[in-house]
Amino acid sequence: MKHAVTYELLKKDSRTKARRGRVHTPHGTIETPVFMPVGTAATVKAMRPEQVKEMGAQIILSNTYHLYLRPGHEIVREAGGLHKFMNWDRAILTDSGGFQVFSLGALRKITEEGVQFRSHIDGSKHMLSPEKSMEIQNALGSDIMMAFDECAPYPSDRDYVKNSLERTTRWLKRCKEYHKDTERQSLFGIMQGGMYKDLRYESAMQVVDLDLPGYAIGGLSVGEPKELMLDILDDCVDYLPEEKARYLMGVGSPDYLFEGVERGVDMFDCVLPTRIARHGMAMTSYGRVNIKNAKYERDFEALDPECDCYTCRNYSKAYLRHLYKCDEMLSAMLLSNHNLHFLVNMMGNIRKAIEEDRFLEYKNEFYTKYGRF
Ligand SMILES: CNc1nc2cc3c(=O)[nH]c(N)nc3c(CCc3ccccc3)c2[nH]1
Ligand SMILES: [Zn+2]
Repeated sequence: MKHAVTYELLKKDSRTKARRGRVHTPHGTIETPVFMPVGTAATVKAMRPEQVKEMGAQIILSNTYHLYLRPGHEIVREAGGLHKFMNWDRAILTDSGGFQVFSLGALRKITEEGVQFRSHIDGSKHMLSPEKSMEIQNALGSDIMMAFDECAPYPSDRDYVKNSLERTTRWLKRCKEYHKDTERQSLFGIMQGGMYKDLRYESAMQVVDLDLPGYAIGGLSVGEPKELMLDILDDCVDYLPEEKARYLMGVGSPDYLFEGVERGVDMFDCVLPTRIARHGMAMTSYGRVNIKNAKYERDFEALDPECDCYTCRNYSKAYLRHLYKCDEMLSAMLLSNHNLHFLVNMMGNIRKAIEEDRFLEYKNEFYTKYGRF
């Protein structure tokens, strides 16, 4: 049968595992490596969809957990699905809710059936299961649906991680069983295994055995030291088949993106660009700028001299600092616009560098200018 989502490998870097590819979806083609903006409550915060599209974003992420609790997946279904509801006609990936229940919901109990939790909004009791997660994602109509999994906390002991990954595999089989319309939406499996390379291998073999259109590396970016994450990634990316898309969940800031690309990852997500914008922080070619710093009071230069985004073309640091100090809404709008543009633009430069076989040179050039992370 034809899968809704397919991966096309275009070029492999000659010196690293970096690769240039495409993810074909019913809502357009995604050039990879790609950074995917997060739009948790069916909006990329403080951004209109036209702006997100205009900067070149090809896919955005949303959340089963949040949309199930509010407004409810049946309302989104009646609206004609998430694309229609939020006026976004490119690709959408939705997470399965597992991670969000652990990170947001007041967790009550994990059983073979699924997860019982209380809503972080009104404390009401709910149950998420593989079947429920698939039902919700079918209603949302996302192009890529993530499997219902357990992201083991860090640190977790080996026995817990082993039992957890085995239950996650059983849940994945139930997701695959439940999901019928494979030509409209594709299910991605998620490799777990904590910080144990042999368990990562076990999880990967179990997940890949189900022959899905794409796979994610889960269970990382959960508070572990950077060196540990990179050490795990050195090996576990290769446990996934070369001919399928590889998505590293929850990663990341610029340095993590370079490290992930270098190890063969195609897709990334991160809430940072819009989250730090709301706290007055900007990512620029010369490192992070904390706009509330007094040194910008009379700085009438653009935020980033090398950026051509709407914010950098029209406003100064002094003005952006003023907006932030006055707690004006335009502050989050302008900084979010720049931060998203910065990461989307950086990934475009990474794709070009891989095409021209100078990925390592670009990485070193970026690090030198950006400075300490
Ligand atoms: C920040 N670090 C981070 N580590 C993660 C691990 C997992 C994981 O092991 N399993 C699942 N299902 N999701 C994870 C996520 C959420 C990613 C996301 C956010 C928003 C929208 C769509 C997708 C993670 N995020
Ligand atoms: Zn800019």
